[in-house]
Amino acid sequence: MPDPAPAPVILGNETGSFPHSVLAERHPAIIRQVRASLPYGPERQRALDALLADCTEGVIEPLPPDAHDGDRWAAWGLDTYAGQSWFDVPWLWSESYFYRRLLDAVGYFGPGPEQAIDPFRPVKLTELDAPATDEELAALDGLETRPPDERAQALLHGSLWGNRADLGFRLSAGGDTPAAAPGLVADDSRTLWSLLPPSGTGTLCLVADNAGRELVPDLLLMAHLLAEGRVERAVLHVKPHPYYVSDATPADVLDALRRLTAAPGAAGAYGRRLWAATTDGRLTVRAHPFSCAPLPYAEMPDDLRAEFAEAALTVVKGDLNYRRLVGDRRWPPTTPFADVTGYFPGPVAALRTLKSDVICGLDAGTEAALVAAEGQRWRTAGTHALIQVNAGTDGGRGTGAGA
Ligand SMILES: O=P(O)(O)OC[C@H]1O[C@](O)(CO)[C@@H](O)[C@@H]1O
Repeated sequence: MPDPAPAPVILGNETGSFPHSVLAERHPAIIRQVRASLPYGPERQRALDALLADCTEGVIEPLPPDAHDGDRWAAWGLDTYAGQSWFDVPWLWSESYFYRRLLDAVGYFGPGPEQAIDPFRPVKLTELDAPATDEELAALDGLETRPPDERAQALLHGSLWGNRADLGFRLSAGGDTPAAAPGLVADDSRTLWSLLPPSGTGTLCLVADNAGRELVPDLLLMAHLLAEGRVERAVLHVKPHPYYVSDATPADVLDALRRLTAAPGAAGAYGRRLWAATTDGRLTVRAHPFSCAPLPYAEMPDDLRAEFAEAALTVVKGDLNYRRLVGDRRWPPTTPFADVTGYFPGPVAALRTLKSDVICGLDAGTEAALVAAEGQRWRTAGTHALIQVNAGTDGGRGTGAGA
């Protein structure tokens, strides 16, 4: 694949832009939400005050000298960016470092009583326990009588649109999940299914995004692929620690599995199959440190590269992972997806609802129609979605649904 000339990296310093609003408004709102979620003591409150002042008006401060991951962050660019405004460095980097600092402020890395307490757990659990989750799980009963291909496509779309249920996103979308617009801006699902044939012996890697109502349909999709014999093994990549409010951690996977196994009907059966797959090793959970890195996947370390290289397919979920997959840059929207993901070591699919400016792989007509209807709002509104696949070869690419 030809490497496209790199487009400018997205920064957060343009007043009125979406990235600027995340740094200037969403991050303070997240600090308020964290304060309201758990009764942090005076020391933690002071640390949160300091972070609030720092991330809105100050400069990027280094980590404490004894930080367990100081070397890692130095390698990830902290030495370069310390002392600069949060708004003037790559937006992806700035956002990621915000969550690292937030965890410090609430004592997550300890020692102390708050060690390993997820500041976002209350909101994650509220969502997982919501009646809407019951309704989604009950809908599985109706799917059981459908032909396997139809069920597969429904579960794929469940996983895709589950990405709307992102708690950080809803914070600034006014509290409601945005309504879905019908149709996808790109749909390579036919290619995706061609990489997961019914008698598959390979491994699926699924790079998860959010916990709760996104992770549940991700798990259902994996359960289906394992049960139908499209893959022999599945590896679920989650974040090693709380991140971007609702991103899934290993603890969230256990919560989701318990939620599923406790459900009535088909959902409970899916849960029990997943439980069995976990205990016999067909489904494993990984929490690689790079999953919380402030960097694009093009810079992934060798061990992770080797894992993805061996997979029959790596499915990358959500908006943030998309930004990391294609690079958080101002690509012309028609830049081919295969070109910007040509570095990826194996077949890769993105399932994403559009919640930030970056986009590639659109055909010119689709872009023109979106702009004519909405200006640039379609990029960030969370109402459009895509399925893009780089099969790793020029052959076998296709468009349209069909499991
Ligand atoms: O949960 P998702 O789909 O990764 O979306 C989170 C999104 O929230 C934002 O970080 C803004 O805070 C988006 O830019 C980001 O990509």
